[in-house]
Amino acid sequence: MADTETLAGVRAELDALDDGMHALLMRRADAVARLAASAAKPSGTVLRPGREAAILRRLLRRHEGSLPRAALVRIWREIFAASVAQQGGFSVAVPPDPALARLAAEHFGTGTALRPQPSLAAALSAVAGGGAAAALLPWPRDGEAEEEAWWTRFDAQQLQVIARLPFLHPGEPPLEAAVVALNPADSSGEDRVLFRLEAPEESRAALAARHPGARVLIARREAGRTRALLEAETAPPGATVLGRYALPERGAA
Ligand SMILES: O=C(O)C(=O)C[C@]1(C(=O)O)C=C[C@@H](O)C=C1
Repeated sequence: MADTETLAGVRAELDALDDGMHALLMRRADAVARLAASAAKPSGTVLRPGREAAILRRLLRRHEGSLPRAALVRIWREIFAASVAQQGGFSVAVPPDPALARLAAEHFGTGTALRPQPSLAAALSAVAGGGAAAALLPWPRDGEAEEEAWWTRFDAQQLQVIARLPFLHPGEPPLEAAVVALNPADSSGEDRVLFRLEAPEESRAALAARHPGARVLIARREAGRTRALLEAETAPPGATVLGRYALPERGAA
């Protein structure tokens, strides 16, 4: 605060800024209501994770000043949650892991209904059966237990991975999650495909060499074959595509 400023003066400025932001939020909600009422929006789920990622990337690119980037994303996540609720609502199935439930609340907003499930399989069934619009599952990782390896049993005919969370994190996040839904995600302009391969036994290095540009997330060698999960810009012919989602931002906080 400059010496010439008074506390009352700065607070008056904050009040005026709050009024301005509130007016813009109300106008934004009116625009969402018009979008919801028009026939222009494609049918299916109201959630458009690609569009949300594109908006966040645009704002992050122009962002400057003292508001942390993580705070900017959190504020807009709540705006998107309110916007989705305005268009009919949304619920998320979460497995019995408090850290995943926290990630779900951070991403989908504190007002979004979380539906706790007894297991990963139950969370997937909740989406398949229409009990929840989406499910949050632990992002596949090396060394996971067999019952955690949902991606090996994933029904790619019916379900889609539509997001990789968190969207923004400085460096490698301690916990990542996949969001699964019935409808595929829309394009964000910079997306990745998650695909599963079953091949005759092959080392991780050989797999990586055969798929240049892809990230080998997991390569399990079991009884004469390799079951692998990869992430890349496109999937090779013959791969089982589990989904497509916005490439998360791993920049500065
Ligand atoms: O663009 C849309 O389709 C919207 O519904 C609007 C909006 C938004 O608030 O910007 C809300 C929810 C979607 O997930 C994406 C974007």
